Amino acid sequence: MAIKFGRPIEMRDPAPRPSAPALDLTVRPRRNRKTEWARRLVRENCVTTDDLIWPLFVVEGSNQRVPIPSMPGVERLSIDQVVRAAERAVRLEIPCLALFPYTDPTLRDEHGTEATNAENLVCRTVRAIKNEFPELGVLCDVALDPFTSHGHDGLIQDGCILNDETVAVLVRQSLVQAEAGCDVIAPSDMMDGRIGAIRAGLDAAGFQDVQIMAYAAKYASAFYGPFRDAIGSAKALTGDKRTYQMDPANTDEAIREVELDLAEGADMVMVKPGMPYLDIVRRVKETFAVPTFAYQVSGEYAMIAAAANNGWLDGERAMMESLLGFKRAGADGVLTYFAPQAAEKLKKQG
Ligand SMILES: NCc1[nH]cc(CCC(=O)O)c1CC(=O)O
Ligand SMILES: [Mg+2]
Repeated sequence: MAIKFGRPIEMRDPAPRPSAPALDLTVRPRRNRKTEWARRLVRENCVTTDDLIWPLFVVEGSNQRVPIPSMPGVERLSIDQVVRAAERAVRLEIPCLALFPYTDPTLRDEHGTEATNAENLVCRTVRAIKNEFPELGVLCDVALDPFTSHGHDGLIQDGCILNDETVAVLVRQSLVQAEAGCDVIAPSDMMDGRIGAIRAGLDAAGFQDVQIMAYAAKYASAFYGPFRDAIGSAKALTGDKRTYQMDPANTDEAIREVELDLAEGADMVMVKPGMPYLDIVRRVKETFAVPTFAYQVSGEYAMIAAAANNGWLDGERAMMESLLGFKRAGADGVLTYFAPQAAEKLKKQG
């Protein structure tokens, strides 16, 4: 029996047993928890490396690893370092990476023009990964926020985020990413109708096999804060995203959003954030029985990492317990910044 924290209480030196009348219990649930082998035998859920998608932040340059203060342990990587991370993912058997660019501020404009540049940082990163590790899955986020001077996911006019005009740009962004070799297009923008438009655009260009993972139920959340630091949109962002991301108070609306994205051709759907929205994960999985993912977002990572760094939590156990929570809620997989640490731990356990 592996005992990590000293001898179990049951095995300590016998102390005089306090006396009490025996309860007349037929059912004693503790019997199944008595030993490690029995706990293993009755265990209902597990996390495996197959469940993990590893999000990475990319920055221009070479040999760059730039720490992100609000995400302790996470760095922005230049392309050569992303390729090293890809190598680590392959070694750990993590199925898929997700890429997010830190766009040089001089390349950001009101229209997010750089998003559709076939030579942008994300497209060059996809080619570099695919060149060395063609068997590793690569997912690209589709939205304009890393590329706009105002930090919003879409085009703005008179303070309004334009829906249909934004969708036209997102289709072109998806096409340059697919051309670069991206396997999974993951629209995170929450414009209406973008899944159908992107599916049609991909198909017309011969990319029938490129998958779409829709950020279908994405909430206007405070937990994205550290991510916005990481991609450099936090300072730029004017206002909030509540006219396109969902109200955290809603759950029926999530079902309608997922239904639409599936009807428009999504192969997989995602709920985001993760831990505060496990009820949504469960409802989506039970309602649609399709591949359902959760995003354990930057703020969720930051909470656990910061508490662990302060010695307030056992970081490894909190990490694994949080990932298990997603599986228990019905998720098929999790986008998580813990992916490499979790995969290392799972590999050690064998
Ligand atoms: N559309 C961009 C996008 N894609 C993923 C995240 C958040 C991921 C995280 O917090 O880890 C965001 C932030 C936002 O919508 O503002
Ligand atoms: Mg929608």
